[in-house]
Amino acid sequence: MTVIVLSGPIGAGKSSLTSILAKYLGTKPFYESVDNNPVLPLFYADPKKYAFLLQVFFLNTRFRSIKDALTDDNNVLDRSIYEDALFFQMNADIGRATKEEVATYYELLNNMMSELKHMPKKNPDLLVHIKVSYDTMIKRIQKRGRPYEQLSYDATLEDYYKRLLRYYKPWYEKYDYSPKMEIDGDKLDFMTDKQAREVVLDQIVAKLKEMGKLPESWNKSTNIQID
Ligand SMILES: Nc1ncnc2c1ncn2[C@@H]1O[C@H](COP(=O)(O)OP(=O)(O)O)[C@@H](O)[C@H]1O
Ligand SMILES: Nc1nc2c(ncn2[C@H]2C[C@H](O)[C@@H](COP(=O)(O)O)O2)c(=O)[nH]1
Repeated sequence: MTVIVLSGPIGAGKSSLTSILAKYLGTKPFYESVDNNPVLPLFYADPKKYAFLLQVFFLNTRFRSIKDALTDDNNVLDRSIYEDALFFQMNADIGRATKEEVATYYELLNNMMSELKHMPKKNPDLLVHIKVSYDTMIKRIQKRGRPYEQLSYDATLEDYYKRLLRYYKPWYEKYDYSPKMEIDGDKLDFMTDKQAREVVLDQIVAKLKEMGKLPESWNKSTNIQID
C-alpha cells in the first residue's frame, strides 16, 4: 500500500501530474473539490467574508480524502492536507480572518490531524512537490481559464499569488511527515513534452525504488501494483 501526495502552488500541475502518475503506476487518483466547490467563487469575489468558510470546506474535503487514502490501497492525492494551514495562515496574515476564526481553525486542524494518528497508515509514503516560478504559475492559471483566478478579475491577485510562492519555500523545507522530492515545474512541461513527462516519471519511480516502495526490477511493462 503506497500513498503519494502532490503539493505546490495554484496551477503548478498537481491535478495533471496526479492523473499521469495514477495511470502510470496503476493506482487510484484523488482530486480536490474545485469545480463542485460552491464557496470558491464566493471567496474570490469577497475574500475577507469567505476565507474562513472556504478553509473549513477545503479542510473537511482534504481530511476525507486523506482518511480514505490512508486506509485504502495505492493512491495519489492531488493536494496534501499539510498545505491547508499554509493557505489559511497566509490569508489570516493579510487580514482576511478574525483572531477568533484563526483560533477556531487551528483547534479544528489539530483535532483532525490527531485523528490521522489512528489510521492504519499514519502518513503518506511520499510527497511530490511541484516548484514553479510566478511566470509559470500565471501562464498555467491562464491556460486553465477559471475566470475568478485571473489577474483581469482582480488585480490584487498578483500580490496574493506572489505571496503564496513566498510561503511555499519554507513550508516545503520544513515538511517532514514523509520522504519528499521536488519536480522542476518550470523546466519540465510534462503535459505537452513526452520526453519531459518521462523524466518526471523516471524521477518519481527512482525515488519509490530507493525507498523500497517499488521493486528494483519494476518497469512500466511489468504493470504490477506498488506494495
Ligand atoms: N508541466 C506542465 N507543463 C505545461 N502545462 C501544464 C503543466 N502542468 C500543468 N499544466 C497545465 O496548467 C494548467 C493547470 O494545471 P493543473 O494540473 O490544474 O494545476 P494544479 O492542480 O496544480 O492547480 C492546466 O491547464 C494544465 O494542462
Ligand atoms: N483560500 C484557499 N484557497 C485554496 C485552498 N486550496 C486551494 N485553494 C484555491 C486556489 C485555487 O483557486 C483553487 C484550486 O487550487 P489548485 O492549487 O488545485 O489550483 O482553490 C485553501 O486551502 N485555501
